[in-house]
Amino acid sequence: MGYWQPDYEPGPSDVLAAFRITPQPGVPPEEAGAAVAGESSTATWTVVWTDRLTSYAEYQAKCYRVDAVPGAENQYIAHIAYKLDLFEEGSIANLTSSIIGNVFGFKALRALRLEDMRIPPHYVKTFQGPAHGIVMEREYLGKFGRPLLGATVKPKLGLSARNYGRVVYEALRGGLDFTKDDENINSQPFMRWRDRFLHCMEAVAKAQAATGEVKGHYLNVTAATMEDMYERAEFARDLGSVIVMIDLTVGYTAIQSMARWARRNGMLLHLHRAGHSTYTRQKTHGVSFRVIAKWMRLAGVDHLHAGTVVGKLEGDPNSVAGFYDTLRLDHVTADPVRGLYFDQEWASTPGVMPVASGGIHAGQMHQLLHHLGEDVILQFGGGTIGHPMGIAAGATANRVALEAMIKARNEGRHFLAEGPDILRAAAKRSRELDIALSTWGDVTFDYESTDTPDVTPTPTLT
Ligand SMILES: O=C(COP(=O)(O)O)[C@H](O)[C@H](O)COP(=O)(O)O
Ligand SMILES: [Mg+2]
Repeated sequence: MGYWQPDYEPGPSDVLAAFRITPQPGVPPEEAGAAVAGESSTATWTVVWTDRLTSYAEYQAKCYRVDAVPGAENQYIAHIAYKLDLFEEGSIANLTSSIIGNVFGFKALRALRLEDMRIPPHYVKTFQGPAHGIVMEREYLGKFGRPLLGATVKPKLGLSARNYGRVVYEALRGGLDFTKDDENINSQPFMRWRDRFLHCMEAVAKAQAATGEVKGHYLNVTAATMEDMYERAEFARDLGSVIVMIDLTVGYTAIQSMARWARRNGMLLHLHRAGHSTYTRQKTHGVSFRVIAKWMRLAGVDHLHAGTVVGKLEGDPNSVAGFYDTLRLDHVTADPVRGLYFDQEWASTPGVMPVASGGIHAGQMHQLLHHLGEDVILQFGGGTIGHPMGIAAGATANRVALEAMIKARNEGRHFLAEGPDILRAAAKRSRELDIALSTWGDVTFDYESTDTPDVTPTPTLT
């Protein structure tokens, strides 16, 4: 049997992958799909006699379906099934070395994109999953019924530890739940990590005392080695932080190690998707972010940046809705409009809190709630720290806008249709919001869709 098996019916425990294939001229799509199935499972470039020493037919991945993409020249979606035995339990490194290990460099393909995967419950259950997840996070924090609010400290680089701590205190006392280190804040000469942690946690303690709420600052423990990361995370824990942060750049194994550490130590784990656009953004080559989101839920993070729809960074509404579904729902139904090629059972794996961050401000609160729902962290960096009346005022503007919108929702009003009126009415009672709306009310970033699925888009979350 070859790697192209159109009669194969995937079993419930098979791992499934949907690849977008752009073959080189003259290469039949079924052959290209079979080549991907081969290289991502058992094959090499020639027949080897040692195949006969294995249950070869079992271990071969099977390309069982190839569909032409409507309206796109020379693009096909190849469906490939992998036997569960091909993968080590609970290892993203092993899963990815197989599925994306060599195939993206194939000469027979002009381009290749991993669009989606179905991870069967049998395999899901071998992963830890989120250290805590959405439900436990809300219980730790005592915050329910609304999105959480955060801000990334700006400028990204250069502040001293004392001034950095001031920003954290002002943003938290003004009404935010969290502040956050930026992806590239680690331990630079202008501010070493220990000093940052001390000043941030002093700010968190003061803001908690001032407001009576649980507050947090995502201390970024990203570092050159696991030993350094553990040392920093332990210091954060010992100072009483509820949360630590890592960047996607640390790699899958380091992420899984930190997720285990976070569960053992009762600490939330925030993941910034630094670097993802290098391989998620192109429509025909790379890995879709919905696959990364799936891997990260398995790996065990509590928070993951997943797009804003309306902010400064790319992401069309349907695809972003697909990312959010992947992170939050227990059962995700295949929905081509959202780029979801397979049903996905999460089998009681806790949900990951999606994080919307990148060029958002209080004037978009109704759109953010409409597109992203309630279990989300809305993070305003420039949209807090850039407020003309100061950082605390920027935070207050965001909190007032959010609470006005939630109250209106509870009264049955519609976010999109009535949002601007609701915000303007709230601004009459809040100078901070009034100034935020007059400063940024008109700031919009038109997104350029680079990830729109191959069907006519329809309206998303209501
Ligand atoms: O610093 C910011 C946002 O700052 P600001 O709020 O000032 O724009 C984050 O790193 C981006 O959110 C990353 O993008 P994503 O969240 O899409 O990964
Ligand atoms: Mg950033």
